[in-house]
Amino acid sequence: MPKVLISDALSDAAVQIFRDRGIDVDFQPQLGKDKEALAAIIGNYDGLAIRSATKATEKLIAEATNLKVIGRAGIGVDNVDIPAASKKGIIVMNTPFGNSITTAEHAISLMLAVARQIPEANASTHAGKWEKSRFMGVELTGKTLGVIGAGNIGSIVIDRARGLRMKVVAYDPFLSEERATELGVEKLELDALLARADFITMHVPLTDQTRNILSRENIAKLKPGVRIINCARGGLVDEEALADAIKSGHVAGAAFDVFAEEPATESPLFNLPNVVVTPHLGAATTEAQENVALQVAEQMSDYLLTGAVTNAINMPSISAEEAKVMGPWVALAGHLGNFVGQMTDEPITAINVLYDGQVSGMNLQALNCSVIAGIMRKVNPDVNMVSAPVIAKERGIKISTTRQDQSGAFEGYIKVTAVTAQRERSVAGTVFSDGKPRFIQIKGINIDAEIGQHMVYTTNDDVPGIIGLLGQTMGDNDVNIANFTLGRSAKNGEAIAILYVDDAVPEKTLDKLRATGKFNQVKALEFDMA
Ligand SMILES: NC(=O)c1ccc[n+]([C@@H]2O[C@H](COP(=O)([O-])OP(=O)(O)OC[C@H]3O[C@@H](n4cnc5c(N)ncnc54)[C@H](O)[C@@H]3O)[C@@H](O)[C@H]2O)c1
Ligand SMILES: O=C(O)[C@H](O)COP(=O)(O)O
Repeated sequence: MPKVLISDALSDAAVQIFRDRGIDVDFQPQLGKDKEALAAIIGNYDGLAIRSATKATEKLIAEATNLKVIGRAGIGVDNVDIPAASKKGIIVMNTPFGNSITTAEHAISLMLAVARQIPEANASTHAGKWEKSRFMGVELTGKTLGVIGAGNIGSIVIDRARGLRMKVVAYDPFLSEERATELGVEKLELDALLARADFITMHVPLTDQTRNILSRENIAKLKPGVRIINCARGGLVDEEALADAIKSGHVAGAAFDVFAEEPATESPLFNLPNVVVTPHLGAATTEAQENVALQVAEQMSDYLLTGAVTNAINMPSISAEEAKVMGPWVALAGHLGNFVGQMTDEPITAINVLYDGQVSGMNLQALNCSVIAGIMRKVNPDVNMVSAPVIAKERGIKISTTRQDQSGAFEGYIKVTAVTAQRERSVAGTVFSDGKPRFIQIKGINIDAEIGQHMVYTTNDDVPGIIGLLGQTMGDNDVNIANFTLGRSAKNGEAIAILYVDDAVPEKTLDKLRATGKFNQVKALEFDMA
């Protein structure tokens, strides 16, 4: 039974879902803040469910010897070392929509709060002062809101702001003109937005491109009297420079939910007039927490129990339905990759995969991952569909995919070609209606070979006596043959044989075949049939 650890404050809904799905779940929300204690037990778990307090660093991931999936109940995954997880074959998934409305509403609340100085007026009124003339606000109607990042949350903010009769402009290099028109926003370059906006709200992830996007230099370009809202991530805005701009009166106010350092116990923005701050509450509503907890628990359970992949950051999605239909083809893709991987001793520079017939309509990205994992298994036995593409990329291996629908004798097949500086090596296979994978062509020679855990592959010149020699040698050395397949390019041309045997064949037995001088190549092959 798979084991999942919840190391952050997730709604009880998640615990219930895991239990209902038959997963052993430990709810230890205090561990998100205790990295040593977490590292000490992470090795026991197949899944880790988190929010933003748990830091899934390279160090923690190194201890996670059984971990298969990290599920982020929320959107931002900047607390997870994705390259380290991918390299280790761990899927990282998030819940990209579960808290977007709630977060957009928080951004709008902060905008209203900073426009009307509500927190300060509230504190003053509670203190028994009646400072009616102290708190003079600004109206939102007719003002220009600049939205930086018009994705899921940004789009909801745009919709709500238009409802408040604001003019909305957006900066997002990935926003198409069509989408901008649909949203009712004017698309601007960053500098133009900085110069025009009366309010600016941030809705981008923290990346190398967005870090410090409101730098000291960009803050100097802001329209005087602007108010800044950051409900996305700390690190997007230079807090020190913004504090200076507020003190100088250039910026009229700011409302921040997120900080460069969290938990934030100090910040240059703290205790400044007209700065509203909340402790990363963007996603903190019962509705959003229930949504993300349910979603992450369902997604993680699906993956651990059925192999279905949803909302993964480092792997193409595979629905539960697809996982069922594609299962045998994913296995075949892995065997084909494994075959060329085992046959190739020199560095592979490119992998070409041809999908023909029925299989060409499937999720080829996922099948490619399986081919690459099969090939890489020779280099790294722990590789899987998540880590293999990362390793292939590091090695500069180019992957190309061809899709066609010309399959004749078979309903569909996959052909994998590994290219090296010296040669190209290819193998094709199909899945029969019984769900069993078969090799159907090696080096362009047609065959029909059932695939098993232990196999022997030989090539020779097409002359009489080879079958007897193979059978005799295996028999004399106590090797039981389950299946024996032959093929040849032409009469007296090149011939190949594939033996599917009950146990791994010792090298000394293969040496006896080599010693006959009748074979050009003799190789034992191993396939993972799990
Ligand atoms: N405060 C909170 O509690 C809270 C809650 C949820 C999400 N968030 C944060 O909000 C962020 C946005 O969430 P989302 O669901 O809208 O994400 P999203 O991926 O749907 O949208 C992000 C948008 O940013 C744009 N973008 C990327 N790079 C950019 C760049 N260099 N310049 C301008 N735009 C760029 C993208 O094109 C995309 O449209 C998340 O990454 C997360 O960090 C915070
Ligand atoms: O990225 C997110 O989803 C938000 O930052 C929410 O974070 P939290 O789950 O820690 O509240």
